[in-house]
Amino acid sequence: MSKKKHIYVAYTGGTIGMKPSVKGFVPAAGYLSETVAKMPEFHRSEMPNFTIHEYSKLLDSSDMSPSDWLDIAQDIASNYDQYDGFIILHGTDTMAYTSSALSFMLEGLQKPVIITGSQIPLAQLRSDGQANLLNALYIAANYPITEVTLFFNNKLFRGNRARKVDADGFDAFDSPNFPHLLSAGIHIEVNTQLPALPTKASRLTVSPTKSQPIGMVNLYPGISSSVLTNIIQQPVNALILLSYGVGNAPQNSQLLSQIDKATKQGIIVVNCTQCMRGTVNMSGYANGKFVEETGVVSGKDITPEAALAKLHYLLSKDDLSNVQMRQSMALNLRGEMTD
Ligand SMILES: NC(=O)C[C@H](N)C(=O)O
Repeated sequence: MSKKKHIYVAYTGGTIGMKPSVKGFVPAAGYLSETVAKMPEFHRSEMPNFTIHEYSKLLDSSDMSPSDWLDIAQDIASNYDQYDGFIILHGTDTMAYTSSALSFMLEGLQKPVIITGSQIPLAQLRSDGQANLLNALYIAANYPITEVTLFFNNKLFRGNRARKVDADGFDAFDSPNFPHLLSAGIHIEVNTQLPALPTKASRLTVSPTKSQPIGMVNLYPGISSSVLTNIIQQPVNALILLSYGVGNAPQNSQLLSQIDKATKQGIIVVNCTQCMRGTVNMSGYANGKFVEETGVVSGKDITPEAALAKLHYLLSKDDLSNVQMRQSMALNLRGEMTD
């Protein structure tokens, strides 16, 4: 008989382990582990063994920053050899940012890392946390997909393709530009038709990602060029431009000259679409071509969350030149964009 799998569960905070307080839900030390200990379904014989490690500072995920991404990545690395898989319990608000960041930072990952959480605390009636955590544990042990993924409401998404799409519903996540990796219905079905991930190293290393000054501007009708002027005056290293449709911007010469100035200053400007689905193609319209001529990098079909995380990852690498960073930004590194 094969040995029972052992899964490491890192509890970082988020609604799944929260308690009601006078100011609304707050994370509470010890509460998640106590709740899980009282739920018999987690301890059935079909379930893997698991160890919950609760972080000393439990966070609402809206308080997460890149230093927390690094803490999580290093926690996985220091427990990597002792466990068969990893679950990260995390708040939903910035879960797609963390799953994107971990996908870049955990270089050479050969074990499953699943990030999940819930919309209703596990200890409350009608919580979605029970199904999310139970399935994540079961999947990590029995259907190990060796990349960073996000499990929510019976679907497993590629971590750097996921987005929070519903503030209130249980179906809070989707990956609009990429199919689910697995569906957990009556049967658990793994999608076997997906393109292979770019090749990776065979040993895990953590890329030490640091906080970076990055601007993000959502274009809107009537936007003034001074909005961009102000942003690129700051010490920003990169700028994510959330453009219209397939990568279009208004034909406003002042606005375009600010984008041009930014790229000439060495700021990495990435053009991402503000649409939920689809890809940037700056050759489609003259209004896209003008943007392309300023030297921006096409974000293709990357999500803004993954673009932000990828910029953090690349800008934190001391050995990359500006040209190499721009080239890497346009490459599919971890399945985050379609080639
Ligand atoms: N559902 C949740 O987990 C939301 C919570 N504010 C968080 O992101 O930590």
